[in-house]
Amino acid sequence: MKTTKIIIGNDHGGYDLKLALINHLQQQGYPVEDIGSHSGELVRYPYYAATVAREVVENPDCRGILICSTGIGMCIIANKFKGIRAALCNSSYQGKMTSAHNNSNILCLGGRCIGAFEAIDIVDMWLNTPYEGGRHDISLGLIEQAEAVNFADEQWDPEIPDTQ
Ligand SMILES: O=C(CO)[C@H](O)[C@H](O)[C@H](O)COP(=O)(O)O
Repeated sequence: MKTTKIIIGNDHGGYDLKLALINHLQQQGYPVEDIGSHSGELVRYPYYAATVAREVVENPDCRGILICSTGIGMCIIANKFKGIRAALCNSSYQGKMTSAHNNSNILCLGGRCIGAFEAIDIVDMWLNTPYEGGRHDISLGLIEQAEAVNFADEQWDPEIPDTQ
């Protein structure tokens, strides 16, 4: 059994792909928590995105997967949660790079955009690629700074330094 728990959520556009991914993840030995939705009936994706995001924030050892029709709405909501780095991926290269460079803790997929085989490749790359750290810590630190800003009353408008 793997130690990283995967929390997975979807809307109606992601239901079929979710079933294929749960099957794959369980075969690989991952503990999976399926927070719904549990059918292909129309539901509102922000609820599912928020539930997965909250759980990942509270349990940093877990990783989340969110699937809607395009993956876009899920990604928009998940990234509103402090500490979430959600990545919408359409290729296994993106899956690999978002682990290596962004240390993303939620993967978003489009159930009407990619097939199950492609999605499985993306998920495998995402889960099996370690975060590289090093220079990427600088960028993640800047993301944390941006998260600390209350955009309702102030602007986060840093100057790009000459040397990165
Ligand atoms: O892809 C999505 C959001 O980015 C969601 O799956 C929406 O449900 C999508 O907009 C599809 O909506 P519909 O009601 O199934 O037409």
